Amino acid sequence: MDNGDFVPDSVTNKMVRDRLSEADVESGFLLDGYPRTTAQVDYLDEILAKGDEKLDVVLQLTADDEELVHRLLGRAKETGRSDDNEAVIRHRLDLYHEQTEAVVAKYAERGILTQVDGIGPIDDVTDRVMQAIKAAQAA
Ligand SMILES: Nc1ncnc2c1ncn2[C@@H]1O[C@H](COP(=O)(O)OP(=O)(O)O)[C@@H](O)[C@H]1O
Repeated sequence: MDNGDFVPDSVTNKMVRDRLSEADVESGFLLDGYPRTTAQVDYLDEILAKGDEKLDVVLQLTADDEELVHRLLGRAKETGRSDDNEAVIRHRLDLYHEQTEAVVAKYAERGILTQVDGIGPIDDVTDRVMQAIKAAQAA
């Protein structure tokens, strides 16, 4: 994790499977940062199919790479997270382009992807996210 690589799917998948089996999930759930690989998409599909459930919406928060590097270097100053140094941040962005863009494409093909502009003040981005969720619920 410290060098920015993904944790093995076996680890992440088990964490998500266990969490999704808890009782509070019956009223709904939000996954942040999962799935990030197409293998994880397939695994999540299986979990959801077993529970006769489906995803209502997939939100993609968009921001260009240089903005993200800038933000994460800022976060490093505040939290001292060991994976928030420039080399590791750029590696995480490379992995995003190599592996997670394909995840986004899959959900776009299924017609459940909504893109949300992630540039701007936190309150504005939050409003956009809430609107996107409401629009998905109304659909
Ligand atoms: N879905 C996933 N699959 C594999 N590894 C993951 C996944 N989500 C998070 N990780 C691991 O945890 C690290 C931190 O992830 P996360 O906290 O979501 O980053 P950020 O806060 O920058 O969005 C990732 O760099 C990766 O090593």
